[in-house]
Amino acid sequence: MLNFLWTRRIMPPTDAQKERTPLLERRLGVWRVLIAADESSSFRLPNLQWGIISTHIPLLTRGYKDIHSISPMLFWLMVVTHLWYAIEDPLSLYFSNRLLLLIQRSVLQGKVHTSLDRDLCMAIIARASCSAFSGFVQWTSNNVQDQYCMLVNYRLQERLLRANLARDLETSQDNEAHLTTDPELVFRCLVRLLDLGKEIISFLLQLRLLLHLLGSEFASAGPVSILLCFLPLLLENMWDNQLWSKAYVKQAINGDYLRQEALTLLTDHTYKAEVMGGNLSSYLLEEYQRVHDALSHIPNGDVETLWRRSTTALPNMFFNLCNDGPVLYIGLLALMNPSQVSVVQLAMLEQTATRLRYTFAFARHIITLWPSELASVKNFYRLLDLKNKMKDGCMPYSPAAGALGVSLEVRNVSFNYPGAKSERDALKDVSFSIKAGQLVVIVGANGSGKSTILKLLTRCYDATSGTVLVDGNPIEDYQIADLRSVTASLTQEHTIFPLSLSENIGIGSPSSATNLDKITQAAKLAGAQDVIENFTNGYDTVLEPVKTASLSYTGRGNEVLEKEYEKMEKSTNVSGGEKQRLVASRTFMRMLSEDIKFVIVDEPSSALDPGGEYELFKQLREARKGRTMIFVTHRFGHLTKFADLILCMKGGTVVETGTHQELLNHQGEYAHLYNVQAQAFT
Ligand SMILES: Nc1ncnc2c1ncn2[C@@H]1O[C@H](COP(=O)(O)OP(=O)(O)OP(=O)(O)O)[C@@H](O)[C@H]1O
Repeated sequence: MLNFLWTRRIMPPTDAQKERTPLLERRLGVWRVLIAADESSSFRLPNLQWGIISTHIPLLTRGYKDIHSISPMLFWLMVVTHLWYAIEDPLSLYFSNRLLLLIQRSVLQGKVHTSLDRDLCMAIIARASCSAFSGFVQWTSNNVQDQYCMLVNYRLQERLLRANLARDLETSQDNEAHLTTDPELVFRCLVRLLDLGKEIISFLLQLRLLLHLLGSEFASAGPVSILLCFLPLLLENMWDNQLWSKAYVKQAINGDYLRQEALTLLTDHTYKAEVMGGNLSSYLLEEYQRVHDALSHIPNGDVETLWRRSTTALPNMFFNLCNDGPVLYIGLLALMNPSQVSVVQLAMLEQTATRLRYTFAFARHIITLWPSELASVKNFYRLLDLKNKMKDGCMPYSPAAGALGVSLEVRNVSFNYPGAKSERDALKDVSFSIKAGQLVVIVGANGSGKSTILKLLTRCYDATSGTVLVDGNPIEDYQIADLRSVTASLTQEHTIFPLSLSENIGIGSPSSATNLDKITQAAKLAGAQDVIENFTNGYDTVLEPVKTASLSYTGRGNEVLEKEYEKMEKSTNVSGGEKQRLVASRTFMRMLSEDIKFVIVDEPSSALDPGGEYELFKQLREARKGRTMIFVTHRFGHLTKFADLILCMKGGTVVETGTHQELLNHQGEYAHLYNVQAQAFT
């Protein structure tokens, strides 16, 4: 085992990085752990980089302003309850100590003494009232905080949703748009700062109480006792030997372990069909056994546990002894001079010191966790503030009533995808024009730029150079939402949403999303009605429900519960062709609206049978009145013969334009592609 536990120091590689912290590399079983070793001081008062608070003041202020504006009343209620919590511990300690002292006096006097009895009664009432009031505040605060957290969570989530929905395609592909955040963590982080304030106040008040106790009750043992009380706190910081409180990165580097993980992954349903088809079960089991044997002596558990196991028991023993330091010391004093110390005094000291240590430990815990929670707040606001790369235009787009469709012109357009790794432009100096109401078909080999043209025409991206004109005006001048409101699209990338089938279709035209007549009509046009009617729940079927059900550990084995669980949120598979018909229904739903003036269809029929494909294209063609339609397809038969214009593409440029007959006569790229397909039928 020792072979798998070692440590070495990694220095930053270059001079320029000298000021950066060196890393400690530690091998723990199958893991390689890199730890940021802060050598500046081995002793750190609670290891919060205090600067982190000051540098984030604007962010925190914004956060507090936001949660305050959501409900000022709940906000202040939360602050007040935190204030109460700050004084609750010292106050209850004070009352407890006072009660203990009075009990001791009363026991020692052993007879009725009116003024002492009255004091004792008052102390009992004070202690009881403090406990009862605390319970009440706790109950109120839990309710307030839960309610407030829910409200804040909902509002912040809504803002995030809004920001995500408003993001354009290019910006949403940036790493910045994939930052992880959780509105609940945003709230928790801000509350944590209040918790920290509360713990600090509480700590100071308790410290004051302890000093008072040591001053009055244990004057002789004072200085040593104070030192002993604080020794564990100081030592804990010096020997902060928990991995979780350090900045580290871990990675499994043992080849057998990685292989074991990969083999386990192969049992996942994603690979099921191939594993079954290839009869791989025995092979996988044998391989698993082999890597398991190789791994039998190498620990592969949780790194934090392995880290703890790799140290000796001495620190634990030492800390435990330190914790008992004050009591042990006063015990020794009592041994030497029994009259100097009473049991009650000992109990008071023990109680106060323990509570103080607990407060300190809790503050330390907050301080350790807080920076990671702060990251969530930062990410949340970075996502809210993320600016779209594509500028929206100012001009409204409203085609005249009875317009034939949208007219389009592409002038010397070149385009490369942002961040593309290829040297070649996706489009290179492309020019063509489409009249309003024309049916256009774009053909060409894979990767020739057909889909890219559609993405520019629907303003998913802006051209790198050149211009796209819509009804004679640059596309960038129009308001994007207006252009989208007159466009319907159907592409191979469209999917089924985790909603009911009726909503999946209805959402094509949000204003009629619940109009069942239109939904049925759209499903009929796309040839999806039979598919839907086959489901027991028809249009209410949810093919891929959101998964929330889980069976408790003790529920496993309970047949009735297991049966119920099986029924919940079951996914239903449909064939590729059926899925395409369902998705196409959404586009037909959209096209039922007169507002749609531009339709783009990008290879939506790859999984459809020939009959289905013919019907789909026929229905789409029949819906073309008053619309410009552009199809991208690899299949020539059903569409190209009807096209007013065919654009034939190759290597990112339009190499030929014309009608089917013109291009066949031309005997160029189009004729070549057409003949390759036609040969299969001759
Ligand atoms: N998101 C993207 N990022 C980077 N490059 C892309 C992206 N999408 C497409 N490309 C590249 O742009 C070029 C044109 O792709 P496009 O999808 O327009 O081809 P296509 O003619 O529609 O192909 P297919 O017939 O296979 O659908 C290809 O070289 C492709 O690799």
